[in-house]
Amino acid sequence: MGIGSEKTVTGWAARDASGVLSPYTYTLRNTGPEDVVIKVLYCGICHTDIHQTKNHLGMSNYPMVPGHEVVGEVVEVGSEVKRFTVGETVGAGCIVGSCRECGPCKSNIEQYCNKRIWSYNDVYTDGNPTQGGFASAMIVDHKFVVKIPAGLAPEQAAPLLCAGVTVYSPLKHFGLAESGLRGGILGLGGVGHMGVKIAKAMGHHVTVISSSDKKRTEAMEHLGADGYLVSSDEAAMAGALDSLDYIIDTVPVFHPLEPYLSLLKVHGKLILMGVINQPLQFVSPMVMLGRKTISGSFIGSIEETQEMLEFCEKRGLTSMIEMVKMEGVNEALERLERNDVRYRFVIDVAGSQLDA
Ligand SMILES: NC(=O)C1=CN([C@@H]2O[C@H](COP(=O)(O)OP(=O)(O)OC[C@H]3O[C@@H](n4cnc5c(N)ncnc54)[C@H](OP(=O)(O)O)[C@@H]3O)[C@@H](O)[C@H]2O)C=CC1
Ligand SMILES: O=C/C=C/c1ccc(O)c(O)c1
Ligand SMILES: [Zn+2]
Ligand SMILES: [Zn+2]
Repeated sequence: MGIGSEKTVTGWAARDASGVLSPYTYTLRNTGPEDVVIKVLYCGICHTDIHQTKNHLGMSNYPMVPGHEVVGEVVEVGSEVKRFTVGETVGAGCIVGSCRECGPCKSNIEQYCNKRIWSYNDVYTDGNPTQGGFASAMIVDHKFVVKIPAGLAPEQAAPLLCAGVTVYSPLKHFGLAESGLRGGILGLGGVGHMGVKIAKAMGHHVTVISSSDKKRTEAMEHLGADGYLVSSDEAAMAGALDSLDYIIDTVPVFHPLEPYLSLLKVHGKLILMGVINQPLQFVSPMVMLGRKTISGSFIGSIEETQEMLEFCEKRGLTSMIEMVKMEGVNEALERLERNDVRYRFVIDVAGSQLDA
């Protein structure tokens, strides 16, 4: 892939809502003055990749190359790009564009821009479909590229670009970053395990709330959780009423909210992360009689992503990953959907035979 030439890349794309990926060759736009051309090294597999490739939200366009936890090497920069240099290790997440003029954009929370452009399954300003990081290369506007700190292994950094910032951002935004708080992490998966790590690093007492007992030992001994609740264990849940300042809810499917609202203290916050395309429900006294808050949160800003990466480097936080080659990506997606990963699959893209 020469400098300035048309860039033909190979990714693995879903062709339909079966979500099965296969090799797909396409071209990237010519390098614009503000573009960074990234040779992809690693890409995390987020549960959102399943939602999108399987059209769970009814907005999927095919062929779709997923992947928004991207770490790679800069191979070319546009004429206006000063912050990045060839050879540098960089990252890209869920968003690759925004309007730069609206309130959220001017407030540096561009992820909430109504004209945001998604890394994949969207249309770029040049009219072409955006494709993600399950591919040999990406081209991204430098404003949506972050530096990977030298102290973070690239493969470890990949899940931080979505899972990491997705928990870091709401903890900071909702005033939940100070030490001594009692937090709950509902669903111990890719986002959830980074929630435990980051909340512990902020000095919180952290309780994992899980759908089974299977992850108890790892949660307590490897991730450093202080407590572990199985959501179906009514006695244990009853023993934890009114005990948590917040819960980060990462469950990716429809689920009741009231058992978790009951765990919150007065003024507690339930922060919804899961991408669920069915209405959730609760009776209003469940929030009134404790002045509790139910909120959502969406990834984090580029500024927060860079801040989070440096937070993780400084505190030696890593993600717990299982590395796979692209040839095994469909099996990995199936295992992820079966809740059979500890805790994030990361594709060794540069080490894969993409044309398999
Ligand atoms: N809002 C945002 O910005 C973001 C949203 N997301 C969304 O958050 C959700 C989680 O993403 P991710 O962490 O990658 O997903 P994972 O699949 O890695 O983790 C989800 C966890 O939820 C629990 N879970 C899974 N299925 C069920 C079920 N049927 N009932 C109850 N609990 C279940 C499991 O934890 P356990 O075994 O402990 O029960 C599982 O590990 C997804 O919907 C994803 O799309 C992801 C990133 C950003
Ligand atoms: O995993 C990152 C993206 C999450 C997401 C949140 C909300 C939404 O509507 C999506 O399509 C994706
Ligand atoms: Zn994600
Ligand atoms: Zn905007």
